Amino acid sequence: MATETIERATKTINVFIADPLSEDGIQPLRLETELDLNVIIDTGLSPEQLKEKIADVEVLLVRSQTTVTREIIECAKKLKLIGRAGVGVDNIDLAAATEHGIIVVNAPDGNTNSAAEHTIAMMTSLARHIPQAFNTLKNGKWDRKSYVGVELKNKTLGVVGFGRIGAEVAYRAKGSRMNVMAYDPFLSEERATELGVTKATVEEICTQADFITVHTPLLPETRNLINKEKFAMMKDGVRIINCARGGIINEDDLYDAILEGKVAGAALDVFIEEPATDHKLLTLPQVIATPHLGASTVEAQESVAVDVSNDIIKFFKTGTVTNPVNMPSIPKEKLAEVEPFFALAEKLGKFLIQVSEGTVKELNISYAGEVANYDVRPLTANTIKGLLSTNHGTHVNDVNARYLAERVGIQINEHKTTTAKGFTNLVTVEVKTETETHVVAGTLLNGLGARIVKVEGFVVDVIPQGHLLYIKNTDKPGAIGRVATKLAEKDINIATMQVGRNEIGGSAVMMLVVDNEVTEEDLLYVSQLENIDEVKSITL
Ligand SMILES: NC(=O)c1ccc[n+]([C@@H]2O[C@H](COP(=O)([O-])OP(=O)(O)OC[C@H]3O[C@@H](n4cnc5c(N)ncnc54)[C@H](O)[C@@H]3O)[C@@H](O)[C@H]2O)c1
Ligand SMILES: O=C(O)CC[C@@H](O)C(=O)O
Repeated sequence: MATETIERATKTINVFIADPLSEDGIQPLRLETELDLNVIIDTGLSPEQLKEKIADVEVLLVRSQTTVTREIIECAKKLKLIGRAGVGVDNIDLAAATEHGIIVVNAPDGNTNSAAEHTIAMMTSLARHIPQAFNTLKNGKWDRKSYVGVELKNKTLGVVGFGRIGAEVAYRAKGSRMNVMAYDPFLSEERATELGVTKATVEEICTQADFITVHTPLLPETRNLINKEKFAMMKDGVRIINCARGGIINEDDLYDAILEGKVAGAALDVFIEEPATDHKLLTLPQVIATPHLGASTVEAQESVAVDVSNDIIKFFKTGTVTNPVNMPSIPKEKLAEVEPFFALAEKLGKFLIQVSEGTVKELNISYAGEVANYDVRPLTANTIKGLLSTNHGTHVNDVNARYLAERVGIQINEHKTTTAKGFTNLVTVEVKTETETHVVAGTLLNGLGARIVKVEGFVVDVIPQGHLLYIKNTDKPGAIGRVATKLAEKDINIATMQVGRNEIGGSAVMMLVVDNEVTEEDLLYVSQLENIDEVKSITL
């Protein structure tokens, strides 16, 4: 990790900004002095132009206009990070990014307030026909009869999706003296009571609400969440607001529901296809709309660009980020607890892949002692990194490690136990291939660093570094001496040697740290010795 960070910090990092971002917001990038950041702003490109221009960039920064497809990701050979200055990442192919080990970060907090204010503005405009009335007046007509509205006071607002924006909308709606019902799979009764909203199902919201606003992400489960069946349940004259994502409300079904008179009006900031300049919903007088302006305020744009810029800098300086989308988000203090184990975990994985024959089927990691109290997901990722390093080299990283392992059918199991049998911490890793099982365990010794302390049940004490020889033998006099002599004949110097056995005359292991790499020919030479059962060369 340290060398990688230094390498990252010394070479030029091309940051390509493909959508308009606040200039004040990207100041952290401009003012950064430790990293050599080359900021390139080129917006409004076609996918073909973008593919060409990002071939050499390390960072791609977008808002919602640019769709970052698999094809684009595959053209950007040096890409390490995609930054989304905003919340929704539905314009980024996350699976492709993860597969290529590219971290995706977003800025989830910076535009919450603006999006909530926009939703309230849309709801109020809808209730009082403000855009339609303004349009008529602009056209020279003083029409007061056509635009009689409804009050918000005492009406019921149904909020579907009660995350950051949904909750802020509810808070403001209560200020307008509305009754608020909310549905979110993660909304508890306690939080609903605390915020003064009624926890409800989507169906309850549909049957009881006068206004319905959606604030979920666009996911397979939320696509068409509000559809024909849901409209049929609604009160006549219901009003619908969507400032989240096009597609959460089925656009055809909404169109029909408006024509049928079920829905009195709809306020839309987002559409399935954007830009949506020629949309059938826009032909209806009951529909008011804005061109995806929920986050378009000076404050939100500055805030999201600052957040994402800071994460880019953090990533290239420390290898960690604050708002990851496709890797576990772990607070700094929690990460600090497990960081000392990173190298050990990776070495254990690396050790095992070099002693195992056949296709790996299962990886079982046991965290014992104090380490069991920590968030061990990054340790598992590091173990997998080590395990896959022989096949994937540097392509495997924290972002794609688990994905790559699962893709090749490796089943990963983590187990935690507080008892570590004589150690403060013990990480035991077992690998099962089609034909074999191998186990290695390691610990961090206070002030002394990482040690391998068990190999296949034999107790050893080895610094996991450099060139090792792992020898299985039968515990008979002379075995150790013969190995040492043969290695000397091949000019291989033994730095340290550990032997382990379970019983006199039974099977035993030797773990040798040697000064130079051992060739296949040397291995064969040693393996032919009397009482030597297996010899493996390992480089950690
Ligand atoms: N119009 C804009 O410019 C604009 C600006 C910001 C955000 N957004 C969009 O607004 C939406 C909400 O953003 P946020 O910051 O509040 O996100 P969030 O992650 O804080 O909240 C989303 C909530 O939706 C809930 N959810 C997920 N599946 C659900 C389901 N099936 N039914 C009900 N709830 C479900 C989640 O549990 C979560 O609480 C996102 O789609 C985001 O992209 C739009
Ligand atoms: O980039 C924008 O202006 C829209 C952002 C918004 O849709 C979001 O999901 O954060």
